[in-house]
Amino acid sequence: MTALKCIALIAHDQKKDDMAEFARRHEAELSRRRIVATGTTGGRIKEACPSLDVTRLKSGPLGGDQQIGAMIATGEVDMLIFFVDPLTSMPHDVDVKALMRLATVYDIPMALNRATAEILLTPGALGA
Ligand SMILES: O=C(CO)COP(=O)(O)O
Repeated sequence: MTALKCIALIAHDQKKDDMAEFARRHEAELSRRRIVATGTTGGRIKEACPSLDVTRLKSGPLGGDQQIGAMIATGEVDMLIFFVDPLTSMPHDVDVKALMRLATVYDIPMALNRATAEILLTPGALGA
């Protein structure tokens, strides 16, 4: 597999603390990639890891998931780590589904929970 260039990070509200902690622990690995994130998630990651260069897109309910989906379709994002909250209904559920669909269509590694994300970021798991 070719080296990853860009990782998209997203977390629903109930999972944002988890994402901030995840980013902190993997800061060294993440700093070697381009990081894009939905708006609020990106802000939390930046707070947790001030040295990380994070491109913040729109907030999820305002189109951020769709922006990341478009970047997957154009080959600009090659891994998706999305800590989803399965216990809360979302007004933008259709956008979330569309994003997951595109990640599947383009066959990029996609983690929807922390356990899978840990595996994807295991050093050497997906190329240098
Ligand atoms: O809602 C989201 C993903 O569906 C995340 O958006 P925020 O990071 O802006 O909260």
